Amino acid sequence: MKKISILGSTGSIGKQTIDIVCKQNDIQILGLTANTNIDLLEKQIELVKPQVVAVMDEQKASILKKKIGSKVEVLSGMDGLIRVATLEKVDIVVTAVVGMIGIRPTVEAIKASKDIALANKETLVTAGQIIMDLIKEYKVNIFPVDSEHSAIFQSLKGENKKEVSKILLTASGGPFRGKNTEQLKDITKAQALNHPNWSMGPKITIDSATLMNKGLEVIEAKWLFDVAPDQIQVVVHPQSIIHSMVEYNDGSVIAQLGVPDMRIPIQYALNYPRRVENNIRKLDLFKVASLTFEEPDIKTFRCLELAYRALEEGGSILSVLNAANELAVKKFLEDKVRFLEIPEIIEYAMDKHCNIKNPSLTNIFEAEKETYEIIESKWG
Ligand SMILES: NC(=O)C1=CN([C@@H]2O[C@H](COP(=O)(O)OP(=O)(O)OC[C@H]3O[C@@H](n4cnc5c(N)ncnc54)[C@H](OP(=O)(O)O)[C@@H]3O)[C@@H](O)[C@H]2O)C=CC1
Ligand SMILES: CC(=O)[C@@H](O)[C@H](O)COP(=O)(O)O
Ligand SMILES: [Mn+2]
Repeated sequence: MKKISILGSTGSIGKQTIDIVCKQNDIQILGLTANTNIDLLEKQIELVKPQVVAVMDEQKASILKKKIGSKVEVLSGMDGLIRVATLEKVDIVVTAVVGMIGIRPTVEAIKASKDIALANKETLVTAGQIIMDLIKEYKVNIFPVDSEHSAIFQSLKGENKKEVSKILLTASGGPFRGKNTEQLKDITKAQALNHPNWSMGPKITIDSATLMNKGLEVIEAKWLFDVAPDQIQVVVHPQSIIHSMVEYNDGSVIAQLGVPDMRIPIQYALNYPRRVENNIRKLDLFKVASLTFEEPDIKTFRCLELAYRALEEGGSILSVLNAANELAVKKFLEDKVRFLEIPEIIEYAMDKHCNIKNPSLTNIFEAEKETYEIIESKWG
């Protein structure tokens, strides 16, 4: 019986992970975490009967504790998250929290010799070198959950990495594909939250609309697969059927295809190297009208260009890129800034940053704090 913890069980990835696990009888969930959504967490506790749960918000944690404290151990705050990430009997930690809040529990999980099923891309974007060094040092596995990275991981299986010529990272193009800057001026939150192919949490959905999601994924791919930035090519593929591809030096291209359903990569990450039968709709190629490909428009969708710039520079500027994006997206979701201000805010913070080449965790959190202060002083 494989044992797992899910950090961020009440989110889009967290819920789908529980859905997958409940259909298998050989995986047990020992720990769950949420930020504030204790109503859903309570239902999940009834369903999966974990040993320990953690709620980031202290007040919500104490409400939950009073309600159901006898059924399960209820912890709070970052210490609680770390405890769930390091439970002695856990084999795999699913990192499904959103944002840089995932860094510390991921680091501690690796140090406690847990394998990581990684959805939380912001951790790898900001602390990629530290995480990948720890993965090697503690001899644990990192299984990508992000659909593109799962596709690349599968397309690399059994191959010689030295023979890879490039990674073709597919992008849907988001809800505004084909639009120009003028047309993006008055974009509403509702329009930006309307992803054409995937149902996801709000932050990543906005990232898909700005193409920052693809920028973060280029950086995630660099760390996971140890490839140079110029070996990662973004290909807009509006149907989201090909989840990414690897081109080899003989010109062969290996891809992974499937319906856009995150439960497939989640299940693969949890069961690797096994493939497990499920009741997820299968890809019917006769119903796919066409598979098309375009170049990304990085002049209109500037976030992707900014992500390539941060990757080229490397170091703490990656944390600035990510932290500025997290704050800009939060402000957009609160109707405090406009859609086109998102890249403007990120570029402003990046231009003001004094880069540190090999940042420690302290440097990373300082860069995050400094970024927030710089942005608040202009957009607060
Ligand atoms: N959704 C998807 O299909 C995909 C997501 N990813 C990545 O996976 C991660 C999760 O995304 P998604 O599931 O969409 O996000 P959601 O917003 O749906 O869920 C986020 C989860 O994290 C918790 N959380 C939020 N803020 C905090 C905090 N400050 N401290 C502790 N916990 C917190 C939330 O708790 P609560 O519910 O209480 O707020 C929730 O459980 C992201 O990094 C995203 O980029 C990658 C590929 C696909
Ligand atoms: C499901 C998933 O992995 C998302 O990251 C998805 O890729 C978002 O789609 P975009 O290609 O529009 O960013
Ligand atoms: Mn993705």
